[in-house]
Amino acid sequence: MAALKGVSLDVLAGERLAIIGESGSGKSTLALAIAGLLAKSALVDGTIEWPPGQLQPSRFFAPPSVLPDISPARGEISSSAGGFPPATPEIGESDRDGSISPLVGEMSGRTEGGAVEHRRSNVRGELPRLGRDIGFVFQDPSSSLDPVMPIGRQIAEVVHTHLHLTWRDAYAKAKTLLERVRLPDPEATLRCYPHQLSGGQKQRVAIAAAIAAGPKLLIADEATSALDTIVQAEVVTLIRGLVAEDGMTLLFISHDIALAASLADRIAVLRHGELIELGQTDQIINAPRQSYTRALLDAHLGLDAKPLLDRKGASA
Ligand SMILES: Nc1ncnc2c1ncn2[C@@H]1O[C@H](COP(=O)(O)OP(=O)(O)OP(=O)(O)O)[C@@H](O)[C@H]1O
Repeated sequence: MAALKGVSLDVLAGERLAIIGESGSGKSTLALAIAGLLAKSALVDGTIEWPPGQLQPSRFFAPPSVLPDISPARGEISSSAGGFPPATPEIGESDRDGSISPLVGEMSGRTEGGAVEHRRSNVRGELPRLGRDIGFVFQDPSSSLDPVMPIGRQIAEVVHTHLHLTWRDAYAKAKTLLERVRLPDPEATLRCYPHQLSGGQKQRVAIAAAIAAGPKLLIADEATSALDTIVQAEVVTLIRGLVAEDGMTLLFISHDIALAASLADRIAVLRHGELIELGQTDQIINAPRQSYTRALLDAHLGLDAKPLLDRKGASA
């Protein structure tokens, strides 16, 4: 069964786009597909068109410490009517015509050494690279941070790998990043292990690692869902600030329509793997075209009307 069916999205540079939908609607699958993080067994059919000349030079391997262990057992994502061509060039290999970048076929899986190797079939031109062009923040920072590696090393690794700085400079940048995500005592935090931090602090570390190499696109997949309400608001504020400061584009995945509305310029609504509505946040909230979107709004209003009613203030 396909988890996503014919989903097509344009995301403007610098835009904050939220993707919402009920559990199982395909939000995470879409985010993982864009990031090239679906397991090898997933069938992925589609294209990513990235602005020409905007991909950054990088090595082929993302550092292991900031990526999740994706189960290789993940099933079929989409059935491709045309089947897949046999060629499986490494990511970054250009093909003959150098046209847009179809993202077709096998994606990525964790290798024995812990690094994530990207292999996609039918690659044409260059694809955005996770860690360098795309930063990814997961719901549970504990699953993306290495429990036995100091925080500083985990962030410095991203910088060293993608920006090719010396370890000394990479650690200096890691400290600056910990300051940017407003962790108290960044110098000491560099030496901390994840278990020594709170959930909110760990998520700040994960965000620091995600933006360490200066990606153009930041994907936050339910990045605040595991946090309590106050910490959630702080992390949303942090993400909004970082995205604005660095001129990043944000894909904010959430089941919470109010949270999405507080952050996004536009909202896309997924249902059963299909994109059923996409519009400006005001339009989606005040005049949804689909009854499903209205039902999401009503369900939220039934729980707590205040955040939605405060939306305009919150999104300032
Ligand atoms: N590892 C997997 N193997 C097979 N099918 C999967 C796997 N993970 C998710 N799916 C299926 O893909 C569909 C979309 O799941 P996905 O996790 O993308 O939804 P979601 O909207 O992100 O939900 P949630 O908010 O609960 O995370 C669901 O039908 C789900 O059962």
